[in-house]
Amino acid sequence: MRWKRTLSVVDCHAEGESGKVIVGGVGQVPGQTMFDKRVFLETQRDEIRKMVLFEPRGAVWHNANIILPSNNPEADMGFVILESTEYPAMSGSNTMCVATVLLETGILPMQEPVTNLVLESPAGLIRVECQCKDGKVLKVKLVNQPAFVYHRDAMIEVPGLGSLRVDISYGGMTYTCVDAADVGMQIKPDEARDLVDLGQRIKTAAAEQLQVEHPENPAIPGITQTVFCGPLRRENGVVRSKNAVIVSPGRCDRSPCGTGSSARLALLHARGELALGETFIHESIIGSEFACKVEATTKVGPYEAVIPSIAGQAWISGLYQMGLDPTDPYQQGFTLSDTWFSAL
Ligand SMILES: O=C(O)C1NCC[C@@H]1O
Repeated sequence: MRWKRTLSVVDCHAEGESGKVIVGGVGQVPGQTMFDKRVFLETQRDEIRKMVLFEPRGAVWHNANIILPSNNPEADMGFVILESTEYPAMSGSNTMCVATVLLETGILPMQEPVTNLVLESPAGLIRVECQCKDGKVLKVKLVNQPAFVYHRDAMIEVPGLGSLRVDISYGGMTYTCVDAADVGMQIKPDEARDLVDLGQRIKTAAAEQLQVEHPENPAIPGITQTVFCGPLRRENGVVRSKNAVIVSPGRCDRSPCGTGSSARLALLHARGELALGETFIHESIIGSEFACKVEATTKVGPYEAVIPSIAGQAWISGLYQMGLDPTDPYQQGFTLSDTWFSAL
């Protein structure tokens, strides 16, 4: 056997959402910042993302992260996020997987009971506080880059659905936020396929009809996600809500979604429905939870913004070498429309 590429992979998931962590085998990735490295990987080495995430080595519900040294003197490490159809600037579930793998495999030293890390994501520096006990990371709390609302109460026309009220909010990825009740959904597991179908149509319509451009980095991808928001409940004094994020090319995030939670925090705060420092429990379609907070407020260009924190747990589930046989006809993998929705 002679492989032409060998990647060292640690499989991990955060509250049910896959986040493979590639800890070796990629080689040099040029670029001053993690955003530069992200651009290099996207434009010059996209075969790595396809090899890892497309079939037969990957699946539509997989995500991956490449661990890379950071040039930022404040950062302990950097990472670039690879997803099915894009290289997001940031991802909450993936950050939890990266922090857990860095500490539990000994790439960075773990200090109990708390290890503080600074990770450079393509969106910028992410401060991470990890609760650790007996060599295990029990909780990862990350402080995201600012989240803000681009459009409030915008009306869009969705084919097959008609006029729909949406909000567009950025939390590291750009979200079309929809009240699940407005499309007759309760966010139950048996609605997943219908939510995906609706979510894909809604985000495609929103991307065509509403303009967005990140004021500090116009190269950040525009509207690629839908988040269906359940009603707010107050239980034992804590605000809670279900959500379902539809990740392109068309599947439900299994976790409560860190960037979706950040986008929702910005919206809740803008509407006066969540106070600074108040805990908000965001629940996923499979019932897993992130504890979220608005840590502070700020501005991004002309937009009022929040600094979100998101906390959850990740678990390592595998450790292996992924390889590429030079005679393999599917070097860059393939996708099939039975699982790989085509829109956006
Ligand atoms: O937690 C998040 O932000 C995400 N989970 C998978 C898709 C998004 O990157």
